[in-house]
Amino acid sequence: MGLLINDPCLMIGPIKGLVYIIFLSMLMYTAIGAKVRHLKWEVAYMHWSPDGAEGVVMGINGQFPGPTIRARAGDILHIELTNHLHTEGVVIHWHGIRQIGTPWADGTASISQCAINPGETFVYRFKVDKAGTYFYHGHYGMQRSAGLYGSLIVDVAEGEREPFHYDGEFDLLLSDLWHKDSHAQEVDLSATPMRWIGEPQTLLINGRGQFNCSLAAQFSNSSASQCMLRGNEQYAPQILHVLPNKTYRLRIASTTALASLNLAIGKHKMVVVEADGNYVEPFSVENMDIYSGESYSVLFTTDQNPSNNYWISISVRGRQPRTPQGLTILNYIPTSPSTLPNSPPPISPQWDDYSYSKSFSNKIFALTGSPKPPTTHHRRIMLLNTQNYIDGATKWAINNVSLVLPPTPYLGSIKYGLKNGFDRNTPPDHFNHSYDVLKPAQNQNSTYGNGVYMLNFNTTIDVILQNANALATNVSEIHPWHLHGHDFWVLAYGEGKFTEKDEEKFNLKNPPLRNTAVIFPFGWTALRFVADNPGAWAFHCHIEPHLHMGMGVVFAEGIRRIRTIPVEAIGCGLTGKMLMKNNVHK
Ligand SMILES: O=C1O[C@H]([C@@H](O)CO)C(O)=C1O
Repeated sequence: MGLLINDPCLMIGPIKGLVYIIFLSMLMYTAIGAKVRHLKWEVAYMHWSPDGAEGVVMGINGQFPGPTIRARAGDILHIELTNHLHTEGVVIHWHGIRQIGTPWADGTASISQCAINPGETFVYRFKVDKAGTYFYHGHYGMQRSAGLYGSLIVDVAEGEREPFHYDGEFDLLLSDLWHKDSHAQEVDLSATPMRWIGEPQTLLINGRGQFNCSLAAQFSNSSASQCMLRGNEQYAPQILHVLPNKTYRLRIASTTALASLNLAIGKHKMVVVEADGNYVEPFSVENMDIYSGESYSVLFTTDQNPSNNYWISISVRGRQPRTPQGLTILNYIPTSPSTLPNSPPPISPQWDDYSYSKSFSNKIFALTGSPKPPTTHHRRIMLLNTQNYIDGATKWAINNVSLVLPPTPYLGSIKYGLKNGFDRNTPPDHFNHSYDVLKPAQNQNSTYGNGVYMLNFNTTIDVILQNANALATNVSEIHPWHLHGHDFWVLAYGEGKFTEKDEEKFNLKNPPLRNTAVIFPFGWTALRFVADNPGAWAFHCHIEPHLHMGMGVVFAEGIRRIRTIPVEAIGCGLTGKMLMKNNVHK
């Protein structure tokens, strides 16, 4: 097994005597509390009714969403993933896990590994070194839209405590569902002219939503009929049962393909305490925005009338909503769980009230005592996000390069110096100063590229994500950008075009550490991170159709420091050929 090459157990073979004993005792010491958790997963398409209309989803071990992983900080996850899709490769990305020392386990097809072929098994083995709320999802084509996702919860290490108290907790994994299958969506998005996928049919909470009926029909003036559910249907909501006068933690993660969401619990306030696996200075809200790729923990107290139940709702933000609210029920024990709340579901802020969204993002600060950013940067990369045409097809481009992925994973091409692995025209660090971000581009054409930025190891990188007008006049969209392999500090959000003077607005005192940050329409977002994790890391818009249309780049750093890449990860494309040749010559 290639992965075992990197296992310390094999490396101690020649070590004898005292050194061996010291090593063993170190191993035992680190093993206290920390575990290797072995999981065997099979990915397959299956019939399912996430919203009452039967379709096909990607399931894991017959479950949709996939099984929730629960581990402790410091544990090793050892996941044997077998591809039971009939004719399609697969990979899984562990979203928010930095993969320190295991860049081949990041689960990004063409970037960190080859897609796993039908019938093959790949072992993902990596450490979950930081407590927090995470999730996992497919990272090949539009497999997230196909339903390949699940929750990944990392508790604090044995003997450690969270900086807040709660009596119980629930996971809410949020997603969106289309009735058109993901392959048809890919074809539509790549067509000339492009056919946009439109808004989702249904919002799902833990893989459950309602399309043909509504839980809150009696409160709405739509024609939807009241759902008559026994509770065992695949689309029946997962009800949250709580006791009065307790504090609960909600772990919320959004793996939507498109939708930005607003979440509320009727009549209850929420205190935000964690964002993307990092503690934040607690703050209280009535509802919160959550973008694709983000995760949060909130605390709420069951201090309302216990003879009622309450709504938990999610609604579309940032795009004109054409999808009904997603709903589930907070059930106060001993009230019957089938008692519907006696008032309507929470009303979401107006979809385009961006000042409301900004005020939420601007309330997020790192908890006192969190790591602070370096005060200066070595390199600043300005990334202009534009919507463009290439040969008549609509694309997204970054500094006028629309990302296409090569058949050989970058990690292997760079490690083995394979010149033809991808195009080496590094995209520019800047865009034209005179570009007017408030208007449609004068030249709307763009070009394809492999989008790799080579970063010097251990340097501090600033990224300024610059939003712009899309192809249509007066349109600029929200884009949540997700970085693999690192957390970054979110230094500032701003309006219009970033200028050097905006640096004065950077928060270097207590910026939040995150792995996903949004750019607001016609605005910019400033991020800082240290390129200290050897690997090839995707950095992209987490809206899946936008990534499919080219909205991403790759950051590569310190790859020469990686001792061995497991052969299973790179047995395709040019690295596959290289490995074959090496074998033949032996
Ligand atoms: O990428 C996108 O394309 C459409 C629209 O801009 C063109 O149809 C849309 O809403 C997107 O987010």
